[in-house]
Amino acid sequence: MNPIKICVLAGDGVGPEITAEALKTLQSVCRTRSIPLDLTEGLIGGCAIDAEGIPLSPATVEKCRMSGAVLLGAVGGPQWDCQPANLRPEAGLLAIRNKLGLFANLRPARVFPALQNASPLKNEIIARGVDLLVVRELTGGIYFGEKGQTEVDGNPSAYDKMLYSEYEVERIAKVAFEAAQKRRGKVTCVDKANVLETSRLWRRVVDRVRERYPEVELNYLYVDNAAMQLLRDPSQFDVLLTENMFGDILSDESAMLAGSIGMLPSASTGHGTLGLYEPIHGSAPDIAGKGIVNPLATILSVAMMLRYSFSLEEEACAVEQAVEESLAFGRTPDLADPAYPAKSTQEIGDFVAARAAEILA
Ligand SMILES: NC(=O)C1=CN([C@@H]2O[C@H](COP(=O)(O)OP(=O)(O)OC[C@H]3O[C@@H](n4cnc5c(N)ncnc54)[C@H](O)[C@@H]3O)[C@@H](O)[C@H]2O)C=CC1
Ligand SMILES: CC(C)CC(=O)C(=O)O
Ligand SMILES: [Mg+2]
Repeated sequence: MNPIKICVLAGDGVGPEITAEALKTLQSVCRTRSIPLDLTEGLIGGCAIDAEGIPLSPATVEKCRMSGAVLLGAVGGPQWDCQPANLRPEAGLLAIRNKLGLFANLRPARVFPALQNASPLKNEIIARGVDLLVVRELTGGIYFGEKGQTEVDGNPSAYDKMLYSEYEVERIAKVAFEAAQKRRGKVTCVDKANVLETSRLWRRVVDRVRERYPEVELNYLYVDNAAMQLLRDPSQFDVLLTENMFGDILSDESAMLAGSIGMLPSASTGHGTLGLYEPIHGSAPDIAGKGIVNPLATILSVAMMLRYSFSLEEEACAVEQAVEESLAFGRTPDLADPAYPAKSTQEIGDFVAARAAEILA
């Protein structure tokens, strides 16, 4: 079998801790299945600023391009918050997504049965069923528009421009409809079309794309209502299709249906075969270095990598099963429950790596 070639970008804060645990599982799966694994590392974010003066060097981009997939931890931290916009760690993250053409960010949120009581929402709401997929546009919109500081009527001011072209909406809409075909057949497009011109463009394009998928149900929600509906009755959602910033926000909100932001993985893809896999959370500087960060979102991102980049479905399912079983073995503090032992990041990572190998042996 050809080696699977992964570029690891650990990043900042908890990034090195969570990628280390996710790699344990990846290595364990590959060893068990005699899959050659070719790992390379690159710098991104604050650690790249410290080492190279910029958050993303051409060398890191090249390493990613030469790989079959990228595993990313997280970037950012208070020590870099005063940097100019283009020299912040987050600029490195936006740049790698853009340079690799990763316009589609898939963020699934589902509730493992063992976490049925972990959400702060009333159990009866979670019990109705939560299994949704946020399909977030990742390389356009306000995060990528022109930004700057200016003066208006003598007042110091700033602006961020939100721009979308039809082709950007069309390609992400196709991803959402195709995902819905393989799921429960429903797309909810989330926007602010009562106010934003970009949202009205989204609606025109999504309506057009929808004609190719007549069996998929489509509805629209304004983002403020969608944020409320996610807490009122998340069972109504299958695929949530939305622009970059709304998807960023709604996916963090969805994490609390699943019990913790430490549980949500993501996959970013484009037209080619290269994918980038990362947890939806950030670098969590408040808990970095303490051995308490939940590594499961990153491990579940490895499962998505095995499935989408390498078509290793059985291996992906084994990782997901091992993650599920780890919830009975013990929990990091974000999922604290007196019924289960408290475990460190490393203990959870060791358990999942060993259990995934057992399942596959
Ligand atoms: N993809 C990325 O690299 C992202 C980076 N960031 C950056 O991360 C830094 C921190 O941002 P925040 O707004 O605090 O968001 P965050 O997601 O890093 O943390 C939010 C809260 O959730 C907790 N948390 C996050 N992941 C966790 C995990 N796996 N286990 C247990 N608890 C977890 C944190 O301790 C914190 O209390 C900033 O510099 C921000 O720009 C934020 C979001 C995404
Ligand atoms: C840090 C931002 C650039 C991105 C973000 O919050 C995310 O992708 O979840
Ligand atoms: Mg985010």
